[in-house]
Amino acid sequence: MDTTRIGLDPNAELALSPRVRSWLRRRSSRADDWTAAQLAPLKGSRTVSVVIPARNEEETVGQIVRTIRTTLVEDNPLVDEVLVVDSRSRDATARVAAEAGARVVSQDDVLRPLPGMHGKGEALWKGLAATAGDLVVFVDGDLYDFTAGYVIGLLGPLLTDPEVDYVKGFYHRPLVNGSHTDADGGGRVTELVARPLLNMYWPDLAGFVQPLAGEYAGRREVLESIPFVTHYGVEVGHLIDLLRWRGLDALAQVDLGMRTHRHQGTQALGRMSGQIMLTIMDRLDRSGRLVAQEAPSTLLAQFRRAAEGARELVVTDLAVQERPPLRTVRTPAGQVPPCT
Ligand SMILES: O=c1ccn([C@@H]2O[C@H](COP(=O)(O)OP(=O)(O)O)[C@@H](O)[C@H]2O)c(=O)[nH]1
Ligand SMILES: O=C(O)[C@@H](COP(=O)(O)O)O[C@H]1O[C@H](CO)[C@@H](O)[C@H](O)[C@H]1O
Repeated sequence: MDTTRIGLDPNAELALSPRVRSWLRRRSSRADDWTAAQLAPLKGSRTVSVVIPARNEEETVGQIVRTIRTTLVEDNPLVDEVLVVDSRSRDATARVAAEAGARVVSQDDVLRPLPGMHGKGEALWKGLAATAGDLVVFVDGDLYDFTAGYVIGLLGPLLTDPEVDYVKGFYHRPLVNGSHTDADGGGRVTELVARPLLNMYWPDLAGFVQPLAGEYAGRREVLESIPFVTHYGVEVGHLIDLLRWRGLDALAQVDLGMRTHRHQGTQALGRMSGQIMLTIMDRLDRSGRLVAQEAPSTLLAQFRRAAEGARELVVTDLAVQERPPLRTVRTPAGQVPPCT
């Protein structure tokens, strides 16, 4: 990739270590560095699964599935299975996804003997469990301008470089609010919470343009060997755990162009931020870098406008749990041990 597209100003030398600057040059690429026709033959005997976590995404999930099936299953055999994980939707997500050609599972039906956990991280872990591809691509179900290039770009490094285990997408992220668009206003939790904390405590990850990107891919044997934090801690948990276990050079990023998606409101992002902070503090604690007399509270008090200008106190328990590496759950026969 021409990393001059990531212009490094002179101060970059201060914020980015030589290791990260070198990584940026060697491990950043662009989706159009490859085509599906070029990558399909490189699969060999390997298979590819796309997992789409979807909670109430009836508006967008169908187009995403159709795009993948048409371009990457029918026209080019790059993708072998498309799974939508219905994450307790209350709309027609499951029907829309199935009509578009996806296999659909309900998050709570996968690995049923296990008690259910919650949120996006749970949906992704269950999607990993319910698929078989040697390479797994995760794509959010709320994207408005998804293209097959997202999947092609994420698979490029995995199919051409055996040293790469995990690839994150990056993109320009406009914040679309009705008729107003802020060209780079998206990724609010990334810019306000994740990026500052990752720069402080894991500077080796400072080169990731979109550390919370919801589009990423990895090798199954690696994905089944790392925990999946539930709710919205999953992405930041992956990056921190993979950096520690596989090292920076096993990670890569691909420019996917532009990403617009359904935005959540500020208070929802406040809860997401809390889950990401709890995940980061947990990783700091595990590495002995956070000496806390007591565990942080997981309760978040927020104040919501109520009738007649009053305010309503809303308390949410942000506690995240964690699914263990999938390979530790399955017996050699591939079964799930009875719930102990
Ligand atoms: O409990 C959940 C929460 C989210 N999602 C899905 O995960 C993706 C990203 O979630 P969301 O859009 O809420 O996050 P954002 O993109 O706003 O950060 C979307 O496809 C959601 O439908 C899910 O499957 N289960
Ligand atoms: O990057 C972000 O700040 C958040 C919110 O994005 P917006 O401010 O709504 O564009 O979105 C991401 O974060 C989530 C938590 O990691 C991921 O699960 C989402 O896929 C990703 O869109």
